Amino acid sequence: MIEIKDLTKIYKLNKRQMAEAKTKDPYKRAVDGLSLTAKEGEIYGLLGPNGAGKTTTLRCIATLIKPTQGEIYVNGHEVQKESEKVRDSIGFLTSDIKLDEQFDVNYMFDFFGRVHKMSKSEIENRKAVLFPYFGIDEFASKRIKELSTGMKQKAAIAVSLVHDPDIIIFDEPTNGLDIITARGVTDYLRKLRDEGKLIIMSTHIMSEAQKLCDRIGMIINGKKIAEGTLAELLAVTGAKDLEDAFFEYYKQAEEVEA
Ligand SMILES: Nc1ncnc2c1ncn2[C@@H]1O[C@H](COP(=O)(O)OP(=O)(O)OP(=O)(O)O)[C@@H](O)[C@H]1O
Repeated sequence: MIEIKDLTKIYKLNKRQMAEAKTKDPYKRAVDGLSLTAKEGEIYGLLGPNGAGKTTTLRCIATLIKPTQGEIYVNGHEVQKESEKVRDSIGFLTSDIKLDEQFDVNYMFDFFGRVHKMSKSEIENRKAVLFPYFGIDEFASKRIKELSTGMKQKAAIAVSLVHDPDIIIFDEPTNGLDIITARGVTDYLRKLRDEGKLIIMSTHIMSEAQKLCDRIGMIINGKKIAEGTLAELLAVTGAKDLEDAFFEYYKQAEEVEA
């Protein structure tokens, strides 16, 4: 289970970042008092426009950056106080994951297995499950720099799942993927969900959230503005699809800000 309680993340901007954001304020409130709970056996989607704070939230859960305020518990472990225990139970995936270009997929997989203190046979067993599923056997001995974007993404997914984590945190699962590869990834997420795993993912693609996510948290300007199943969000707004529901909430959020 993931429990986020009143999470706030404020970045300190350098001069270049301030100039780029056209602001004189050196602080950027990327996440603003966000709370949510996600449970085993569900795909929870963080849905929001560019810059809404989705990646920042996921990176805080994954112990990669420190919250400014608030608490996050992963299977009961607080992310800052028990970060190692948290890292053991999660797989963090992002489309811009950096796998070392010099090494081949086999090597990277074995390396991350050892990082998770797995034995040689445990690593081989996981390989026997993941490589055929993602069609990795064909390019397992190729160096990362020789792979296409889709192959790299598949390799990155396999590497992040080497230790069979209970919780999968996925930043924009289908970003940059062709439709066939994207389907392979979303089908796999459903399979993991059906096995009882918890998946929390970010997306700005309405159709993806609509089809894939069991519950959706809509985020704008770092704040959660709505949450529910697709049916609940449609019922409350009277919208015909998620995109319309999103714009309904977006309009309301703009009116509150004004
Ligand atoms: N390291 C950082 N330093 C300063 N500001 C940052 C940093 N990372 C993100 N931000 C800012 O925080 C805000 C939220 O960014 P974040 O990447 O979490 O949004 P997002 O919802 O994931 O957006 P996208 O869909 O574009 O990936 C943005 O205004 C972004 O520019």
